[in-house]
Amino acid sequence: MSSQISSLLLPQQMSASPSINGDARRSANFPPNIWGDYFLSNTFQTMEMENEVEKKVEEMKEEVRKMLITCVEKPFEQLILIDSIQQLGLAYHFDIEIKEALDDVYMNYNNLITSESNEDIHIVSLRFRLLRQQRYSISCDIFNKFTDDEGNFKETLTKDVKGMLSLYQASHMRMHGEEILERAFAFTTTNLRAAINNSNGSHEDREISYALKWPFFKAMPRLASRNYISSYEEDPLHNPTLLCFAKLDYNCLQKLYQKELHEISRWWKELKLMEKLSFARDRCVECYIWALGIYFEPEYSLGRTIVTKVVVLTSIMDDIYDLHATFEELQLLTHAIERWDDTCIKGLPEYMKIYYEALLDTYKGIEQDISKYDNPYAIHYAKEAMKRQARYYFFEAKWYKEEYTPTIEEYLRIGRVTACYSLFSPISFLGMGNVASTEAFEWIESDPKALVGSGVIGRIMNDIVSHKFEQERGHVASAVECYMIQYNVPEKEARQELEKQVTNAWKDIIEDYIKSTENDVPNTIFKSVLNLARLSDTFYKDEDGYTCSGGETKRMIISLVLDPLPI
Ligand SMILES: CC(C)=CCC/C(C)=C/COP(=O)(O)OP(=O)(O)O
Repeated sequence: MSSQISSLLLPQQMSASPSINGDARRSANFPPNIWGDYFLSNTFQTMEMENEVEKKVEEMKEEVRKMLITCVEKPFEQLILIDSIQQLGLAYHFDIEIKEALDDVYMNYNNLITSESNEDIHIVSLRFRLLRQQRYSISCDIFNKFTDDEGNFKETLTKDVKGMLSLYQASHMRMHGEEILERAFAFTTTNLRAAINNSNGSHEDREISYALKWPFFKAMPRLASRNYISSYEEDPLHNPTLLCFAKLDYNCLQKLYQKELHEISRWWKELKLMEKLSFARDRCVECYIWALGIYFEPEYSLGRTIVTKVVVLTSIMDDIYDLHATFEELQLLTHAIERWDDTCIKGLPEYMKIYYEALLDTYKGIEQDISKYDNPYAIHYAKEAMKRQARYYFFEAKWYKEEYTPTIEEYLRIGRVTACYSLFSPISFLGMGNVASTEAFEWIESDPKALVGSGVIGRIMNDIVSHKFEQERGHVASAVECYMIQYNVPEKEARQELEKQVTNAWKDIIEDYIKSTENDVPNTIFKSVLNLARLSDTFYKDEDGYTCSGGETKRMIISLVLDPLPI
């Protein structure tokens, strides 16, 4: 890591100004933007790949394609190869080949359940996970053969640590009512923790530690790939072509992200919003990471730019509603956003004029950027989503003004929307080209279980890590306060119960993922909703990594976009 980068790793502090409800302006003294003009540097302006590297990447891609086709005769090797390709972050190059291979595996799946085969827990779990990841509807009964008469997993399995890790990863694909996977999760978590307690620091131990924190299906894809590439390198059985390809591909994408960040940073600087709205969080780079978390593939470059712009503007909007504006001013702004009309500007206070104008102008720019696609209605859905966001923010502001503490159910109906995913999902469709059909927008507008689930996860995880500070500065009751007051329980118990709701929300997402087929909702469309849930786990696991972005979040950004993998 360069010293320029490491000097950015400074601790941050945040202090709240005491506040009262009503019309007093509050203040949060948010930590400042830590990136400054960093990405405006000309070093990030271009992304030239040397011809030689380009040629090598193409050759390796062909070699891996051949490996995928030729290993059909060796079913175990084929599954392991597909898993490695996916975990190394290379699967987007081989969507068709992987789908064809897994179609065949699925066709034979029921025969395997009834057969007397003595496959080990690793291979059974791996096959199960790969099929569910690919959205096949398969039963979990195959795991029955690893349990004793009481239905508990056999103790002998604990000797096979690789198998345990594989079963653990599979258990994260569980849906409601799948008791055996519930037991698999408890059994493997306990035993894997024990295994690393007696650890010798090997790459397997590091892989287990990482998986216990971020299981593959629930992790932010690029971060998981970066971690897996390093761990794969230390595996003496690794395939050198795959490893080299993964590293080059990772580094090439980093160059693309740097260029995108350069351009977005320029847009942000020229907009000059922070000069007038200094009460708000200034988080352009972190907002870009949300966009990158939704989709990382090169074809979504425009999508990432659009998402970043809308996330940045939503972040400011959140601070206007939650912090700076008086209630009367919020009535004006909510009304103006509902009307979406330049003529509304004149009725707004000065600082809101600046915001409102930037919002409308940014949407005009986005409309132009996506005019090359086939869906003339897309921008309409995007505007409606932003109007809803404002209405729901206003709802929370009203609760705050009235000092009203809703029940947890009432709160989550609003809070899961203000968690932003009902906005960011349709926004992410805008830059996806023709796959983002009117049907896709209508699907997301129908509030599918997956969207509700990811909103609940975002809201609860965010509230658990940020409610103390937010309450100090003055904020609508969070999920934690709502739960504590409704059930008259201490904070710890409220947190535990809310964490159970997060686990259940994941099951809802997985059920929706498996039950809606690729024909109903294309993978790429569904994945953007799924990735938003994964982002909550990334940003809100131990702290509010969006607001306080100087620690873990900064390290994450460095490894995602700045630090190349050594070749
Ligand atoms: C998910 C992202 C990156 C959204 C854009 C910015 C934003 C509103 C962050 C959440 O802030 P918060 O923690 O203050 O939210 P709330 O006020 O809703 O709790």
